[in-house]
Amino acid sequence: MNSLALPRLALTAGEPAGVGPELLVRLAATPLAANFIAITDRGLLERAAARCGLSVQLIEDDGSQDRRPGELRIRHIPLAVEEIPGHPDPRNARHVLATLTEAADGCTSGRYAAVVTAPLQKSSINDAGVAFTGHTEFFAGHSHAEVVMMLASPELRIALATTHLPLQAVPAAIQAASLERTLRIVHSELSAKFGFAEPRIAVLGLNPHAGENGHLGREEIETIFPVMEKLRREGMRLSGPLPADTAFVPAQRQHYDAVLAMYHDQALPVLKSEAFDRTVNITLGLPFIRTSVDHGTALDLAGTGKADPSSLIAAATLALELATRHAMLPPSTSSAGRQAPTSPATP
Ligand SMILES: NC(=O)c1ccc[n+]([C@@H]2O[C@H](COP(=O)([O-])OP(=O)(O)OC[C@H]3O[C@@H](n4cnc5c(N)ncnc54)[C@H](O)[C@@H]3O)[C@@H](O)[C@H]2O)c1
Ligand SMILES: N[C@H](C(=O)O)[C@H](O)COP(=O)(O)O
Repeated sequence: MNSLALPRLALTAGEPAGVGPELLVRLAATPLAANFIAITDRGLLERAAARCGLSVQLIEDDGSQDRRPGELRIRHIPLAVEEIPGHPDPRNARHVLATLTEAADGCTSGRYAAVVTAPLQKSSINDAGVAFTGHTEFFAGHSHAEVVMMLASPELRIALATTHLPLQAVPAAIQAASLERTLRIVHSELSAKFGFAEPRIAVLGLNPHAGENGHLGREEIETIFPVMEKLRREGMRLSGPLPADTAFVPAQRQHYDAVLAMYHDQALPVLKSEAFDRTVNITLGLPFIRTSVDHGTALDLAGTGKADPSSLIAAATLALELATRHAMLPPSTSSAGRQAPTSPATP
């Protein structure tokens, strides 16, 4: 049987009782030219494969780059208790966190070329007594990096100025210094990862109708606009602050390459309603490549084998593209500004 030297992509299964394990097995069955290393519990994957009616040969990862057809490498991290699909058990929270730590450390040390994460149940980790808001914040903290969450379909890229916050905490979190850093990260990563030589970024307002000249809120005038003006003077191509309700109409879309939204639910529903199966979550600003699905644990589908793997396949495809391009760069060369595909790949 032939073996191939391929980029080593770490896969985390996320919430054991969610659809993640089943999606990992389905991803491993695709012909994507990557060497997948599933960081999870061996028995969990075997049971997920059985539920999907798939057979997969799990072999302990030995660090090599070879992949033989039908094989899936595994870095076994044991569950605390066997999963019951649809019913997260906080006793498995430490297992989930251990898989993320192994993935992050492995990417940093070069054991993995990238990590692709399946969805986890944030509430279950909190129920275990660990304050946790998401992968994005976990990897940022673990890497001591300032990051930005972006969700991207082939047609639309949306970055977020704030991530997993209660809505009432959002206005106070929109600060000039952090907004400026966020825009700089988005700008540089649109060049480095998406190939835009001079990215055009539309910035949304926070308030209805972008504050209506200060009559419906003053964050646009006092915080958002001054930051944009500063960065415009440096040459950044920024439009806005735009009213969020009309920023996504076709006439507007042709004027930008990405949108910076002020908070999670301001813009993600647009992407998730029009491209749920094609959208990828990517963490900008990390010292390694991390992509993910655009959906959650789908507890209502867990155990049925019916969950759609499209978003995970898109996430792995993008991670593979970015890892392959990164591997082709000379060690001292930054990837910023190099030409790359103008949109995330789709399976
Ligand atoms: N990357 C991640 O780790 C991630 C992303 C989003 C949400 N979450 C978490 O997931 C949990 C559940 O979130 P939720 O219920 O709001 O959203 P969800 O995405 O899990 O489910 C919303 C709806 O979409 C459907 N759905 C989701 N994924 C699907 C798939 N692959 N195929 C077919 N249908 C699918 C579900 O069945 C459900 O009807 C929460 O704890 C949330 O924080 C995690
Ligand atoms: N905000 C993401 C979404 O709505 O799809 C999701 O909650 C996952 O975030 P992390 O990648 O930070 O876990």
